[in-house]
Amino acid sequence: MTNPWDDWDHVLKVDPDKDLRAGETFEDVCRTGTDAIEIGGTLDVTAEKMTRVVDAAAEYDVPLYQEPSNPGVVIDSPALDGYLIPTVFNAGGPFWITGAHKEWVRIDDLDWTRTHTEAYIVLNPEASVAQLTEADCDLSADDVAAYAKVAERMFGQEIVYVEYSGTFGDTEKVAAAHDALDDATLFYGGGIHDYESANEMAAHSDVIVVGDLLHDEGVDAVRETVKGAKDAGD
Ligand SMILES: CC(C)=CCC/C(C)=C/CC/C(C)=C/CC/C(C)=C/COP(=O)(O)OP(=O)(O)O
Ligand SMILES: O=P(O)(O)OC[C@@H](O)CO
Ligand SMILES: [Mg+2]
Repeated sequence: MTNPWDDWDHVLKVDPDKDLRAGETFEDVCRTGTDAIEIGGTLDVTAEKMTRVVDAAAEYDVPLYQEPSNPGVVIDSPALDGYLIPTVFNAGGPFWITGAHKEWVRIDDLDWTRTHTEAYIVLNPEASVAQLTEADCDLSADDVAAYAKVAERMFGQEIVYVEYSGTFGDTEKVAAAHDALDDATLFYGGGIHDYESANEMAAHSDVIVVGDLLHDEGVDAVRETVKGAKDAGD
């Protein structure tokens, strides 16, 4: 089976709770050359803020995916190509593994054809996502590889996401996850800030995700990371 992300090298994650740089527009954001835009953040996201970003990006060609951090922020929009629903494999308790999901499916009539999951392995203990989910970030490269294998082989996950949100990760751990996977696509996110960091992590993963750089430095800096990802090849 083919999935859209099989052809991606670069994803831009837009946090609806953060502003763009002064003078930059969503048209600029959509023209960075990124393969897809993921809309989501851990803190202070609302359905209203989500809608604002989706509506602003809707008229451009880039595929748009919502990545909700809880069931209350999911929006129903024809502009969305799909929903990427996180599940945190190393969360401190079951709520962020299956609990939130159980609450979501009982309240909504879901469009399963557009609903996909991402198996997160959260590794930066300082990140809001780690704190919210009480993730066990004290993992060796072998632990990370084992989680990746469990996600792919035992839980049928098509995307495994090594998440270092806010900091550049340990390439040995990212490479260990990559080596452990046969078919699933490895997303890496965290601390990518220029051509070099993008190029380096792209060599150890299938898709790199760039987040805060858009809000902190702007679209030109993002464009450099697209080049870094594309130059790494696959
Ligand atoms: C079942 C549904 C619909 C939702 C639950 C989905 C789950 C399990 C969410 C838990 C993990 C999570 C909060 C994912 C959101 C995506 C993410 C990691 C965004 C990056 O967040 P940070 O960069 O840590 O946060 P801020 O930038 O807001 O500080
Ligand atoms: O904001 P950064 O550090 O680029 O992280 C990207 C993404 O993995 C966050 O979920
Ligand atoms: Mg963030």
